[in-house]
Amino acid sequence: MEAAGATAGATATATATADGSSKPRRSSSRQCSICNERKAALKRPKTLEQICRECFYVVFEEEIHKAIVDSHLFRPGERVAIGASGGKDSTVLAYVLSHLNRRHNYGLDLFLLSVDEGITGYRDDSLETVKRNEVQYGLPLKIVSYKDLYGWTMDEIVKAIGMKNNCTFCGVFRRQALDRGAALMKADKIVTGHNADDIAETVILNILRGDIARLSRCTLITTGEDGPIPRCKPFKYTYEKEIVSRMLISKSWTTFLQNAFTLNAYRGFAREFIKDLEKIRPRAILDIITSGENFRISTSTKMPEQGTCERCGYISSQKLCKACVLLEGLNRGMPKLGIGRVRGEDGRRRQSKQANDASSLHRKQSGTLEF
Ligand SMILES: Nc1ncnc2c1ncn2[C@@H]1O[C@H](COP(=O)(O)OP(=O)(O)OP(=O)(O)O)[C@@H](O)[C@H]1O
Repeated sequence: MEAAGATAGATATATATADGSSKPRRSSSRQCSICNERKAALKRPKTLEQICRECFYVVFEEEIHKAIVDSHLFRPGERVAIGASGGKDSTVLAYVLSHLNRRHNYGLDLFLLSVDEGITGYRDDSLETVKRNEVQYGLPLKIVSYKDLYGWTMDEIVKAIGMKNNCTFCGVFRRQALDRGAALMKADKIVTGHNADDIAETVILNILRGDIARLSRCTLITTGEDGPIPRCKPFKYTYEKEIVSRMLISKSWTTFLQNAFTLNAYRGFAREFIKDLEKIRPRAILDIITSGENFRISTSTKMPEQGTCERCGYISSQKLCKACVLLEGLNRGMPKLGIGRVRGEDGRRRQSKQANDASSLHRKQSGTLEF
């Protein structure tokens, strides 16, 4: 990605759409509503203001800086792992964070951390993007793979379980793999490219699922402060369309990758719902986040207690963490073992017993990296 302002003077305009494609738009003859000097180059998706590209660069980055400062996201000297998937959000995040770190002297020791899930034709391609970012932004890169950590690639998991439930494996293993990679690299924090749209979607999903525990933390800009390594979302207030605009307007990005496998259907519904709301009322995304922040959970509601997995020591509210249960199922040839929600004590006991019983069975060797 180019440095802010590097494309000053160009007049082409692009409107970012929800799926990331760009619609050419006739150049506006309006003046920028911020500087009132240059010609407007785009309509800001968040506010619908017509602004020039230089002012867009500035407001885009300064809003992220404000979110970082207001919520005391980092402390000088911290070592920060940028979860780098090679997709649009984390690529823009790597650029913006390294830029702000220099400009505002955050004093952070930044590096890129990628998880290679082992998805042929998808992650191997996007890892090439991350390797380019390593050189472009001068940030060291660490790659950890599912194969090394768990003994299985996603391609092998999909062969075992099919297309329907593979999202569960991918999400659970990726979350843990990021933590394990960050721990190996002695990171103090992990940052991810989750944006305002992602957070609003998650609020809706947690309401639909009645998942009080997740609802109470999904709007936090930093989570996991009681776990091994806190995770931060500097794009909490940044709209997806603005991230896409930031890429399109710099002309150095024309494509980005979508999930190679299926998008979880329920999340897909929440995404469509939010995009429809945004069309009617651009502020809807921020409003949903604010609503999520303002939910108060009754003090009589029983919340899951955080402990550690008996097998691997990773954080878990059950005896065994979800990753260990899923892995056990895979290794025993019962890949559906940990799929689905476990309701109530009986369900939890049943699932934990199934996974524990398996310890006597022959297990596939899993992983070369230590926890
Ligand atoms: N394989 C990975 N390696 C490292 N970090 C990842 C990986 N996959 C996702 N992440 C982190 O989690 C964030 C959310 O990922 P997700 O796939 O849900 O969304 P996304 O909108 O497609 O993000 P992106 O455009 O950055 O790929 C990413 O922005 C990135 O920071």
